[in-house]
Amino acid sequence: MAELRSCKAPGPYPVVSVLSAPAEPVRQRLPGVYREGKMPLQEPDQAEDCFKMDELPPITPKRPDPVEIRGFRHYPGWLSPKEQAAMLEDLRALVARAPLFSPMTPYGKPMRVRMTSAGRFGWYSDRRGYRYIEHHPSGSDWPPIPASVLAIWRAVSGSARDPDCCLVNFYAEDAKMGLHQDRDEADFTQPVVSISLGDDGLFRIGNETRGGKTQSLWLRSGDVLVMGGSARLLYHGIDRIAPGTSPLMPKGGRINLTLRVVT
Ligand SMILES: O=C(O)CCC(=O)C(=O)O
Ligand SMILES: [Fe+2]
Repeated sequence: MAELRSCKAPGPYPVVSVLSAPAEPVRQRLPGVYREGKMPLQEPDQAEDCFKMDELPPITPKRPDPVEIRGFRHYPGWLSPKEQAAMLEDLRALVARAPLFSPMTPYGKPMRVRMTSAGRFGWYSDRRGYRYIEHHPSGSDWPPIPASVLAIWRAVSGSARDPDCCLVNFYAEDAKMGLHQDRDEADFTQPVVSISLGDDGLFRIGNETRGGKTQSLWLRSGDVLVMGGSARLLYHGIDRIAPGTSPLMPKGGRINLTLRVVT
């Protein structure tokens, strides 16, 4: 049993110090500590069994409400720093199986963003155009979409289907992505869900055709963006990265995941 002693603190609240606490579960000590207040301390085993840690519901993190911008839904800080680090580990394993590569644009220039994919399909580009392919350029299958990533799709997409492609984009500090539409999929009623990790990226949203006024926002590590509904075919792109804005990756850079239903 922990020996508990109360001592007067400078403020109105007494402080409880736990002296020579034996290695016993915290759960058994808590009732005594919590009931201390103005009443005399009660021994934990005499305390009414007012709560048991085992019976508490699992802690589900509070997720942010979305902010709407041109029909895109932006969830700033969806992932906690711990969740971001766990997802990064999943992505390290993914990239070990399906290494990043720089696809060639149909115009014959290598893309500045390095990429790979997970799921049944991977996004690809070469002289023949933009498309989805069933194997990594090395010939191996694309790895499965990590559960941590799928969970986000299920929480925000509103879709009854699961995505069959998770495109992984890696932006080094000088990389960018020009304004484009995501239109290589068969069903535009299915949204695109994007997850950002690492350094901030300046995301620009345009219109359904090229030109016209645009609006920009910074996508930060842990943010989620849903591009769906009437906004599904809006032009969008990344103007630049702000190096050194996130401690997530020791060498910096930005990762963006886009989840899509392809067929
Ligand atoms: O990096 C981003 O935030 C956007 C990526 C994107 O638009 C795409 O991969 O199609
Ligand atoms: Fe896109």
